[in-house]
Amino acid sequence: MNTDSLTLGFIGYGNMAQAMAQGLVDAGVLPGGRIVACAAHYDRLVERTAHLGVRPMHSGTEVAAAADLVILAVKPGQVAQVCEPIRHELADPDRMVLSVVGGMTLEDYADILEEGTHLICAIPNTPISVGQGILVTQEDDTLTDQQRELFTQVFDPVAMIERLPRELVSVGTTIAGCAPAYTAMYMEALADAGVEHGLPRQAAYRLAARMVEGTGALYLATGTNPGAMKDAVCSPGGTTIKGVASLEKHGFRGAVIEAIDAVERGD
Ligand SMILES: NC(=O)C1=CN([C@@H]2O[C@H](COP(=O)(O)OP(=O)(O)OC[C@H]3O[C@@H](n4cnc5c(N)ncnc54)[C@H](O)[C@@H]3O)[C@@H](O)[C@H]2O)C=CC1
Ligand SMILES: O=C(O)[C@@H]1CCC=N1
Repeated sequence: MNTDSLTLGFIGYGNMAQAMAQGLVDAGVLPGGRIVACAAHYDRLVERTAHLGVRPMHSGTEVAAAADLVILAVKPGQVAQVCEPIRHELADPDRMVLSVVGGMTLEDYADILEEGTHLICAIPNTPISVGQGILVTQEDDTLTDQQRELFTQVFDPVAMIERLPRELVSVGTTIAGCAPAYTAMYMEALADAGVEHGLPRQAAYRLAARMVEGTGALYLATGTNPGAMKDAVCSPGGTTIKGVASLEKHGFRGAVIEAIDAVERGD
């Protein structure tokens, strides 16, 4: 099995599944016609699958029968119910299952899937839709070496795959999977300030977005400590340091750390 013959099936075709399908099709990993999906509302599914040519199916049973790689992409509270009728099909040794369900680890599936099911738990983030995603995966999985290789072939073109031990998956996921929302809030705030000072809204968003993208790219290319990256922008007596001092006065870094803590505590 390789990506040329792989059929991928989504059980649940909401925001996350659509982001993954978009990224994979745009990156040329596989055509929409080799992706199948089911969801709670068939009519809405037909609308959401049309533009990529993803094939809508009526049930998880049909998806499991058609797909070599089945992606569980429903809400955590729905996963046991959707797996129950297809446990046997999911345990087929030629099939692999990827769970992208928030908060679910390999251990959580012990009562949900049959023993021997080839399963990997990973959490993607929404930038996967433009090939710039992250997949935080639990280090231990039950894939064969060949399946693990195939998993990498499929997702490497659209995401950085970060394998973490089970106890660190949660915080890794919070930073990679939840923080796009906080980063979008930061971009929105920067743009609001730009608009306040007369910048057209779209130009302000463009500047904020490219700045976030470029700052991340600079770190990834050089490995420079983020503190040193900050220092490099702050000329003595210059403009940037005034903003740094203001952010510190308003608890910027503390607020970010507290947001991650809140997710981890489950407030
Ligand atoms: N949105 C995000 O950024 C991320 C989401 N996730 C995880 O992905 C999963 C899905 O999240 P979203 O796509 O955001 O939610 P969503 O609400 O947009 O999508 C849920 C999908 O499940 C379908 N569904 C509900 N009951 C079903 C059933 N009985 N059979 C088949 N399909 C059914 C719905 O029709 C819908 O297509 C969650 O577990 C979430 O934790 C993980 C990483 C990031
Ligand atoms: O908020 C959520 O439930 C999901 C999990 C990771 C990102 N979004």
